[in-house]
Amino acid sequence: MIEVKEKQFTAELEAAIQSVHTDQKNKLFSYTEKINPVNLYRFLEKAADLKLPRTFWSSANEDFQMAGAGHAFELSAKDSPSRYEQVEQEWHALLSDAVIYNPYHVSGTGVVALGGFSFDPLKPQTKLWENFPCSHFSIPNYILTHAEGNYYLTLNRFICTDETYAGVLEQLQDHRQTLLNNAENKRDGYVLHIQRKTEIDPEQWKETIKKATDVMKNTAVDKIVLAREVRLHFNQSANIPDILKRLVDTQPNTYVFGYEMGEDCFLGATPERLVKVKDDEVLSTCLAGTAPRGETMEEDEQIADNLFRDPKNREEHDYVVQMIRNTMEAYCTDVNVPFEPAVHQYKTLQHLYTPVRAKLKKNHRIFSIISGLHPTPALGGTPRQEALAFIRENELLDRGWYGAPIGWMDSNNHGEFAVALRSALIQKDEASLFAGCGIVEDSIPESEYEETNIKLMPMLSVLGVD
Ligand SMILES: C=C(O[C@@H]1C=C(C(=O)O)C=C[C@H]1O)C(=O)O
Ligand SMILES: [Mg+2]
Repeated sequence: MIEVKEKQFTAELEAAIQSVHTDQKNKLFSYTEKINPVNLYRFLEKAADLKLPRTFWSSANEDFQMAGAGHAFELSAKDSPSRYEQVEQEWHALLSDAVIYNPYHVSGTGVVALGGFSFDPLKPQTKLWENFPCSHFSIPNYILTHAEGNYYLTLNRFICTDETYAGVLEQLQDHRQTLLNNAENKRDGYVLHIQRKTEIDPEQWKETIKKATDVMKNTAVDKIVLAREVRLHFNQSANIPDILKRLVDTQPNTYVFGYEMGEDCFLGATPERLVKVKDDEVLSTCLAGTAPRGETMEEDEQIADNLFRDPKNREEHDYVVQMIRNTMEAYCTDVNVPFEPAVHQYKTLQHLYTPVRAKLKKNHRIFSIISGLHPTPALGGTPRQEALAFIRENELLDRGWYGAPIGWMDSNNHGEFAVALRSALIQKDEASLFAGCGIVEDSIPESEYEETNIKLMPMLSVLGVD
């Protein structure tokens, strides 16, 4: 059996090299095989041994995970106003020449691009986010996909006209062997803890909230989302696979993502789906309005009930619902939005939640919907342009990729993007954490500050604070 597989692989590779040489054109070669179970976190450890940048995506509710190693090809738009279109054009150009062998038709196998965007390309970038451009996607060299109980390995290799069959084959075989080795890496004495925690200007953040509520009292602006940063220093460099595993293990109902660029890794466990597209089926989620969990079941239910009835939280939520409904109607038919929200529970908090279902119109794809939706009033505000202008001018923080779309798409036009919340930018033995709140006219700065504290808890707990 192994021999048959090996023969299939070498034949496909040989044909791809031939095609590159005949056409005198560089092309992406992609080969997917079903493999025995492999531990995704060990795969990521091995990727680091090979000095390959890592990517990770996990959708807890669907038993779907991808771990990526290396960049076979990168899509990155420099020009911010048309970044969605540019990335999409590069993606289609790459696919139109690609030589793909994938008999499985399983989402997240084959040619998959993982990546994301910055929150606001018009806000000047600071040193903090210098490794993360306003958009960046990677087609990883090696993708380990865990879907519906099965494991797949995809090899993606961009083959240039001056390369030989023997050279490419040797490299792919070596890497494959190392990555699938599945033995645990020794990490003697690794226990991460936080040595210093610095909140960046919480008092000024509360002042900015006051300013925002004044603006809302005197103008037609209804909601502005304001975020803040906490900087951590650890006793040693953080181990990325370890953090991702802890997030997956402790944060049910979330998307866990990781995206490494240079020495930095942006990762998180976000509850907020922006959009999912599978064939013509589209899903989105309105998420806004927050309360803590209770100590007992009764208290938990009481808090959920209060959240459901609270006018301030309902207002925060309704702006998101209205905007997502309107945007979806532009790109979809059969837009279905429940009449009122539900309360969804997460490890440390509860949110008002409204799911949205629709059918994708012909000629639209996931990127058109993302460009229409981002930023929703869950992260920007209402009206969008005025809220963004306020954030740009008054928020201390460089949000970078925090609060922006992050996700993946594959060559079958399947894909899913989440909003990058509950996240951290890990920089060796330091990290920045981010959390924000939807501010409306009645917001009280101190309560919003408390709300950011519960949003920071999941990430702090996996990084070493109880
Ligand atoms: C901005 C964040 O979350 C957003 C704000 C919420 C709120 O204010 O109630 C709830 C969910 C998200 O829409 C964050 O987690 O950083
Ligand atoms: Mg809120």
